[in-house]
Amino acid sequence: MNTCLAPCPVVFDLDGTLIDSAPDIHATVNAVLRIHQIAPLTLDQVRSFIGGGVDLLWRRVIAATGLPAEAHRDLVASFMTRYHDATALTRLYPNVAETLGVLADRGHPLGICTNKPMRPTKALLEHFRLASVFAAVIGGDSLPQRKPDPAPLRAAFSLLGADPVKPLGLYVGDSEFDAECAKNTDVPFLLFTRGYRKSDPSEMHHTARFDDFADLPGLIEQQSEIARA
Ligand SMILES: O=C(O)COP(=O)(O)O
Ligand SMILES: [Mg+2]
Repeated sequence: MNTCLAPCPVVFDLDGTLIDSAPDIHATVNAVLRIHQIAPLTLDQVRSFIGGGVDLLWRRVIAATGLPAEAHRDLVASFMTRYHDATALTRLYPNVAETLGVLADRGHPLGICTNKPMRPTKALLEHFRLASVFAAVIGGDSLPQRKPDPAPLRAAFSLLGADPVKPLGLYVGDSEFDAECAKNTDVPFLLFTRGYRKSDPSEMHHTARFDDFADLPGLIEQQSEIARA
């Protein structure tokens, strides 16, 4: 059983949770496809490929376009040269900045656990002036494992000072990868329903769900009270 006595660590997913980054990922994928004279994919298609990190994104792009599987490595390399500063089309979801401020003021140690590689993750956090808010940032290339493996989330909680074997805290995310990861890590999962999930929320593992970041501080208080009871 997880307990949160002091303000508990809260770790966030990034793409589809704090930020709507699909338009930049979509534009960057299509820039690479253009070089190979492949017709662009739609925003909806690319959005549905996000969540498992860059390798999986490109396996899905290859499957959708008929590009040869052997090209995967070169396509990923070409994508990465453009991905690290793809910030122009990305937006914070409404009330994210305010809510992070409230949680930080209440003393919650805050972290990020994303399958996005570290370089674009850091670029986006700098871009939105959020880098100093997070005491722990784990990206998709920080460890050999990626979500839904519990190792990256455990590492984030550990950097925030929680017990790495039995993490004390909450995970906030949008996708099936996050839900599974929270389950595998044995931490309560708060599902943001306006991100890039593919299943109906009722079919996804979660402790509680929300569709507006303005509601998150109250939800976190509630979860802390339940854990204390
Ligand atoms: O980049 C991805 O595919 C997923 O990133 P996320 O873990 O922040 O949702
Ligand atoms: Mg996500």
